[in-house]
Amino acid sequence: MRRLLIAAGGLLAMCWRQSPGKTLAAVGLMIASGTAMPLAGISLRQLVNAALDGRIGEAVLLGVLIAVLLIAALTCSHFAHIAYYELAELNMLRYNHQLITLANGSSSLEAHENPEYADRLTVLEREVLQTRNTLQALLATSGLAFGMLLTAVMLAFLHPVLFLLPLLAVPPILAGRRAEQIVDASRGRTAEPTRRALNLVHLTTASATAKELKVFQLEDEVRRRHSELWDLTSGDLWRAQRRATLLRALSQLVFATGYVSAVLLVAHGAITGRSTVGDVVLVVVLASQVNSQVAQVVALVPDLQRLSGVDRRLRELQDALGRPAPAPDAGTAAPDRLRSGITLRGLSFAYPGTEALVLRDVDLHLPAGATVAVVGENGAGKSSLVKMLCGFYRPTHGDILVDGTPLRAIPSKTWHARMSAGFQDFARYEFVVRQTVGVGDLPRESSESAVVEALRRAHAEDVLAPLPDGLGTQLGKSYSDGAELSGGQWQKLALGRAFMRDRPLLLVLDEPTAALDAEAEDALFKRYITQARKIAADGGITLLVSHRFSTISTADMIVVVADGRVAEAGDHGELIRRGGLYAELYALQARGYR
Ligand SMILES: Nc1ncnc2c1ncn2[C@@H]1O[C@H](COP(=O)(O)OP(=O)(O)OP(=O)(O)O)[C@@H](O)[C@H]1O
Repeated sequence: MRRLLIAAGGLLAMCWRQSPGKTLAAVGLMIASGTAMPLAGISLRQLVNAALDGRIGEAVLLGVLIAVLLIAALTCSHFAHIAYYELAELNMLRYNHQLITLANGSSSLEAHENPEYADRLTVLEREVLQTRNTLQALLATSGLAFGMLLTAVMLAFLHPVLFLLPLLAVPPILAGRRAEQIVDASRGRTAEPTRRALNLVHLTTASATAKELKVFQLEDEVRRRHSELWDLTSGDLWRAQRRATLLRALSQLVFATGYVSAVLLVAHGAITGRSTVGDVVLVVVLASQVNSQVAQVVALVPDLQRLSGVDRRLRELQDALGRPAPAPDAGTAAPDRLRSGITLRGLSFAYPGTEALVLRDVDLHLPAGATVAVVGENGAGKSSLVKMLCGFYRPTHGDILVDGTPLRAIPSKTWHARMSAGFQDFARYEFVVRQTVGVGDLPRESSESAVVEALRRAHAEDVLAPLPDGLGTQLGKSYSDGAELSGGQWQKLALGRAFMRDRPLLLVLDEPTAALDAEAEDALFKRYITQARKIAADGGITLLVSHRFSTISTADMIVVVADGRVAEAGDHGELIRRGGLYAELYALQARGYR
């Protein structure tokens, strides 16, 4: 209950910050709407008594008053709707911003790579969409609370014991809350299978995966697995809904008993001459109003409950993701240029929540100005090494030193601003081409010359040629006039993005050529080397992860990763002479290409 009140208070405060005038208008109109019906009830009592006593003029005036009150009861909530609709939209925008900040606010990749967080984000995303209804519920409840108070006071005037009638509203409210908790717990339990089921649907609708589904004839298999997951989810939700409905029905029965007793009590008073006919009419009207007020509150409880659910989940996620990243100006500044290089000292790493070390006792010095290639078999730990160098995760043991300064002392934002990267799983920003590439260096996002130069460095000028409006061409399927690119073309633009920054201390290219053909990769690598030499003037390091040994043989340093360890490091000549793992794998690939 405390949590609910805090969440409700927080929502009203949020509304007030958005617009005090609209908040006042919405609350005022809802209170007017909630109190109009009980006032109409008491006017009806007076009208009946006046009519029975022959006071016709008074009865007519009361009739007009009742009509006005009924119109107010019917229309005030509609006018309130106009005021709170805009507030609800603004609040939803704010919740969504909180969600985006939470998902991306941490410098770590943990939120994105941990399935538990992914589940919580999925539930929150869905719940945030419902927050529009929660504001309506909150305002309606405040109006109803005033109406119920007024009704209770009037009932007490008729007979003191009737003051307790609204108390019978408590069991349905408590039962409503419990019922919603039952359904909420089921939603939490089924979040993972729901996400998996939705992923399966996405598999069938995404054009990239549709090809495989057809060739491997997986449609039936996907349908079967989807049905299995859906049965699991809907079975659990259905059982929870059934328990919740039973609980609600039983609690309504308690109230119905109280209602009938109240009417009988006042009717008996009228027969014995202690009450008037108007009193009987009033108790019938008020008691039925209590009934409808209770029913409305009970119906609103799930929406209110949802509000505290969103609030709670946002807080839980905030706690789970730890404290926000330090302000960019806190901590140690990144060096302006690298003099010695980046050193990994006794570095071991296990992903959060796991025990197994995916990197073990890594001791490595990446000299300033070097082009470093990282090779190794699938699952060897290359991408994990890259994630550590990008500062996405902290080492479990050991340290990364940037010119002697521990990377952990440099705020992530500062470090990210001084590096650049192209990843195998690159983003497809559906903007105009200039922005899709330009966001690699936001301050120069709209500089055509900077974008053209970045595309040249990435050997990606050819992507522009067929595009109708060149750099101004809108990309992506989300737009009716958006140009669709091939996987390789998207990757080239991602590479252009990676080359936007002029003087990065570290340029990471994690399998940036996976979607390109061997010839394009070879040509690209030569450009990388030229580009790397320019970066090297400031001591910048270019780190390239690749599977193709032929393309990396000209790198200044080759690091061979095997089973989470650095198996060998040196230049191509040295490693071949040593006749170790590199020489073996190089010979193997060379034979394959012959
Ligand atoms: N987010 C994660 N959580 C837990 N374990 C992970 C995560 N990402 C990778 N791993 C594990 O870390 C190990 C190394 O994976 P990594 O992606 O670094 O290898 P890789 O050399 O880049 O492989 P590939 O060449 O296939 O891309 C693997 O055993 C993998 O299962």
